[in-house]
Amino acid sequence: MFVQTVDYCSAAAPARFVDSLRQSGFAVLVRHPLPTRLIETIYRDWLDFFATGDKADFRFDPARQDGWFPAEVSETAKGKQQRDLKEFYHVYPWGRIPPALRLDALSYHGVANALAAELLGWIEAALPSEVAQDLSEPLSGMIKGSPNTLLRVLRYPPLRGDEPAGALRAAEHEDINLITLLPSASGPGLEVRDRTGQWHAVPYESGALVVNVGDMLQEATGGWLPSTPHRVVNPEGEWAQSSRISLPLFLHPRGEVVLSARHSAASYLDERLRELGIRT
Ligand SMILES: O=C(O)CCC(=O)C(=O)O
Ligand SMILES: [Fe+2]
Repeated sequence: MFVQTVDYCSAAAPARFVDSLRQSGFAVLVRHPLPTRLIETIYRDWLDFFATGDKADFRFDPARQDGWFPAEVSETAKGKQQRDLKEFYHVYPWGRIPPALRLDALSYHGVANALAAELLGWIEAALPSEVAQDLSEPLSGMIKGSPNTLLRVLRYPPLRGDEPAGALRAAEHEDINLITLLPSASGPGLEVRDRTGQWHAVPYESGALVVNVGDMLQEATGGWLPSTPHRVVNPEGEWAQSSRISLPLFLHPRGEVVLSARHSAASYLDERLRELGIRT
């Protein structure tokens, strides 16, 4: 298996987790401490919000980037022409959140941040000394108190068959941030590309947690950990009839954190947002 499934509770978990990240940029954690019931509630409530909520009142703010991004303005992945087949909502603790959804979203943001800090500690402990010594500060410290960490609630609508040729739920891309925590979505479709260009489905297991390396961690480790291209493919059969909800938490360093000789977190993010057409 290209992406390993790791039992969070096992003694070997930290080593196996980092091994999988090093090999594929991804790992799947089972028996992790994130509350599955809370995640299920969030999926159900936000599905409802996307279907019937007053989402137009929460249209995204182009400068602050919080709020609802309709499908018509959805991301175009770096180097791609087609828009992704998705709508999404950017939750920041300081940003606008629909009041009925606020408590659960912030509660999840809190527990997932704490787990992310622990996982960054596992990664840091496994770094070879020549990589560790170049870090400007401990990895878990880079995200502490960061206003940039983003909880994204994504809805991929059912497929109607009239989608533009070549359009995917999410086109191939890399995440820009340090690491991403992605609880199992409400349906399959996530795929990861290996170095030979072959695509591998990420094992789909409900209740599991997918973790992946982003460009900022690749940058901070001088490439010791790879940020791996991934995508969400359009399903066939029954899965095509229903929406797919997912809830990635993108762990971002504070803007002033130095990642490498060429980039701070802020300068790296700015470059990417321009490439994505989100910032002009
Ligand atoms: O929905 C998913 O499973 C993955 C989403 C993703 O890769 C992203 O939003 O960066
Ligand atoms: Fe992603």
